[in-house]
Amino acid sequence: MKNDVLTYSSDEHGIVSGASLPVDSEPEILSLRPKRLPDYIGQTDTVETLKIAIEAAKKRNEPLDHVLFHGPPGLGKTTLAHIIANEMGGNLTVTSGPALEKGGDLIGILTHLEAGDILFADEIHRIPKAVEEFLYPAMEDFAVDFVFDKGVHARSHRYRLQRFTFVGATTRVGLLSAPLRDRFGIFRSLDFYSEADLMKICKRSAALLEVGINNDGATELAKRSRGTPRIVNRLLKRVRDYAQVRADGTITKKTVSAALSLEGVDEKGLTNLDRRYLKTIIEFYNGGPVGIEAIAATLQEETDTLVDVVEPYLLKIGLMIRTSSGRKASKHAYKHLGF
Ligand SMILES: Nc1ncnc2c1ncn2[C@@H]1O[C@H](COP(=O)(O)OP(=O)(O)OP(=O)(O)O)[C@@H](O)[C@H]1O
Ligand SMILES: [Mg+2]
Repeated sequence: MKNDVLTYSSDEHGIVSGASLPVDSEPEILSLRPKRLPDYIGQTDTVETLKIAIEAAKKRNEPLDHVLFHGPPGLGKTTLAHIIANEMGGNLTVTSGPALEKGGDLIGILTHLEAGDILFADEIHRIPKAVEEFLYPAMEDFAVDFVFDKGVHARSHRYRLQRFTFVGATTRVGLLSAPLRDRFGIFRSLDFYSEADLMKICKRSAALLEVGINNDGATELAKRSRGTPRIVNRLLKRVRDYAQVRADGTITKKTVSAALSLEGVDEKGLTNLDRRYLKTIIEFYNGGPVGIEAIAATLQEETDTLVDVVEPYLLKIGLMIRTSSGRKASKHAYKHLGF
């Protein structure tokens, strides 16, 4: 077994066997992860689609169709992959686009899969082209084609795979090739969560972390979490610390405001980076339009970080606009930043 692959047992505790390289960087948050579909909050259309597909596949005693999840970081793509494995009762093998450097890396994983197993690959837009070509027959025909020798002596041998389910996740669906995208039977884009759903997630996590929180506190945290469950969980832990050290231990609107102003998170949930991004457009580039590369250079940040992490939420809440000639700050951005 390669050491960048983790195999989880299908039991609900997700016991990890195999190598110990952390695929997901948040082991502590793992315990906040819902493990079954009914515990998954929000994204109701996606949950309904999965419920139907899983029930139908189980009735027919077939593996689930391949599933593609698209959406900004922290919205629950990895969580859903774990849930699918739990609901289908298959083993989960986890890998990612950048970990699959050569065809052999992928073939090694594929040939070890058992019938009904789930292979989850994160960041599939970063799978190298040469590796991707092995995925096509694997996904479509459950087979891999080996080619021996070269030139006139070339022979190819088809190796049959067990019927598995491939679950792919990406933050950039636009970068996927059409042949790869088309091989997924189920394709769902995850959207930012509503305040009401984030509030439920916040309360569920608070209960698991055994910290008291009142309604106003949960509402305030939900408001400041950029529509993202991962952020609500992270901020909840910071506010819990604050409440336990500087207050009576219960999370209220007041403790949320005080703790988050220390974290640089404002009333709309914007972080320092979000505000620096908007200020750059406004102050350096007269409000835009300006290209993303120029903004990234001025901020000395990675373009990918801005595109994947910063921009989706600013677009969602209307603080920036994307036009064919570049990015612009909206009038709401001027107002929010006090210009
Ligand atoms: N619907 C949900 N209900 C409750 N908690 C959730 C939900 N979705 C996500 N979470 C929580 O948010 C955290 C982040 O989710 P997850 O790791 O699945 O995001 P992701 O979409 O895979 O992000 P990335 O693109 O960065 O890999 C999880 O640890 C989980 O605790
Ligand atoms: Mg993930």
